[in-house]
Amino acid sequence: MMPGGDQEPGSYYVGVDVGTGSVRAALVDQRGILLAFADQPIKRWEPQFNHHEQSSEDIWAACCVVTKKVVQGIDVNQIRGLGFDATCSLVVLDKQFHPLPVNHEGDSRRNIIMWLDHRAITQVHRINETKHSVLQCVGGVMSVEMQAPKLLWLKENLRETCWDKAGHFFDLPDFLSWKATGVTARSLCSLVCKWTYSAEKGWDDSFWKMIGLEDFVADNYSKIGNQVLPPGASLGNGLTPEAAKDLGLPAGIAVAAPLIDAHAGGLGVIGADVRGHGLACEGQPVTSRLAIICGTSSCHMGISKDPIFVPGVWGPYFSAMIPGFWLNEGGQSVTGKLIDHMVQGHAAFPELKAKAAARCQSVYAYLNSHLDLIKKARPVGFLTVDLHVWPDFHGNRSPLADLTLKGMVTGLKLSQDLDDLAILYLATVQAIAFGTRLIIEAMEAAGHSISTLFLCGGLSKNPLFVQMHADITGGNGKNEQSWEGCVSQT
Ligand SMILES: Nc1ncnc2c1ncn2[C@@H]1O[C@H](COP(=O)(O)OP(=O)(O)O)[C@@H](O)[C@H]1O
Ligand SMILES: O=C(CO)[C@H](O)[C@H](O)COP(=O)(O)O
Repeated sequence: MMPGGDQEPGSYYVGVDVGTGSVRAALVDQRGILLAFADQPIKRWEPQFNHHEQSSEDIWAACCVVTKKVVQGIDVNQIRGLGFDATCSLVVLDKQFHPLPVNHEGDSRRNIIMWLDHRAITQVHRINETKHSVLQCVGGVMSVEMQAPKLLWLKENLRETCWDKAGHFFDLPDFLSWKATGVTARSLCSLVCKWTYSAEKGWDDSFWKMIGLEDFVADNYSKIGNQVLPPGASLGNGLTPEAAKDLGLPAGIAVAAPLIDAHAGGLGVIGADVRGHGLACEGQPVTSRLAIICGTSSCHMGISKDPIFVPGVWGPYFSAMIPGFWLNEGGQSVTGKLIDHMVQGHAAFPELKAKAAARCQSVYAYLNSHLDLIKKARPVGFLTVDLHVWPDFHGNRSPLADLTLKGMVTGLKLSQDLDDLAILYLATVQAIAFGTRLIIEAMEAAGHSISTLFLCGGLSKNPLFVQMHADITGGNGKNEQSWEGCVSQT
């Protein structure tokens, strides 16, 4: 936990961010100044290939740990509000709100199908074959990472142990706000972006009937949400006494309707005050900015005044992130996870770990300085002229929207020393940056006009990742001089 500066007594706000690997809390004052930060890892299970599960009780317990840490030493009666964001994973509870197993083993601790779970491949193919009009708002092709295919998988595979007993299917952000307030209303952000809900027309009965989930229509969508609130709206009577006890806060504190994690990151950086930094976007509309939230995955959030349909890019989603604006969301399903995978799986990783530990550095800081050594006088990018990575190890989310794609490395040699590891790491980072460039090109071809990238999330702590994004997206020959990379670390 980082102690805060010498703030005057005033109002405090607590934000809780649930990522794929950990839960983070921040305490800020009324000016948005960060006073304290804490994080806590969360459990993940991978019972079989492409099945990824978590526990809603474990995640709630982690939310409580980090919240208690950030409010230590302050007058909790001065806390004016609490908000959650989280990954867009699917939480399943029974009619009494108890966890239900989403697995064949019947382990009810594991009641979350994570966002990156690809178990529902046959289901999503069938959904896409319907060519239903709701698919126009997800780039033309529904992703296996969205909720409809996962729900259909549960109905077809765990009928008795899960589907028939289920009373509530929540997106993880909405689960957290329910847990805090007892209010089952869903956020417009999660329903529009992951559940095919339209901000203007509501649910489309014909879609759910066509894909075989007519059950939801019959009970007026009570299990997936029939009360929808804009992100930030105040929920019910605020924090319940039970949740207040869990979190170490007074009951009644206002709790905001939540956001998906990428959308919270997008909201946080896209409106940044950039005056005085000489950036290309100074004086330009916010629609010229692209937020890239890069952690386990990368999400590319661009906004527009009018709807823009970008093939292979999710959206346009109205008011799902910034009120009154349409959102397009491009994405790469594994970026931080891919870099970790490549580095940790290399034969020289034990040597890297030992050398980085001896210098009290992260393995990435060590690799970056090692690349600086071996590049000699040449720009670092030239180290990979004959080594190339195709980064779609977990399919391609955007703009190819093809979950069957796989990863590839060309240019391998027999040596497996630290130099090879460093160069493979560089080629992976470059491949991810080229993926971002493809997404930007697709968005621009459809009508977006983007001049500045704003990066946040764990990967933005890596200067090489940021530099490669600036170099590779800036070199597209169109507006080479005006591209900028901005970093906001979260
Ligand atoms: N200090 C660091 N230097 C370089 N990369 C980092 C650093 N810390 C985290 N990362 C990268 O960021 C990723 C995790 O980002 P994070 O935002 O914490 O993820 P999530 O929100 O999905 O839990 C890791 O997979 C790792 O590759
Ligand atoms: O689909 C997404 C947002 O719409 C994200 O990829 C998902 O929520 C996971 O985020 P993170 O990589 O930050 O853990």
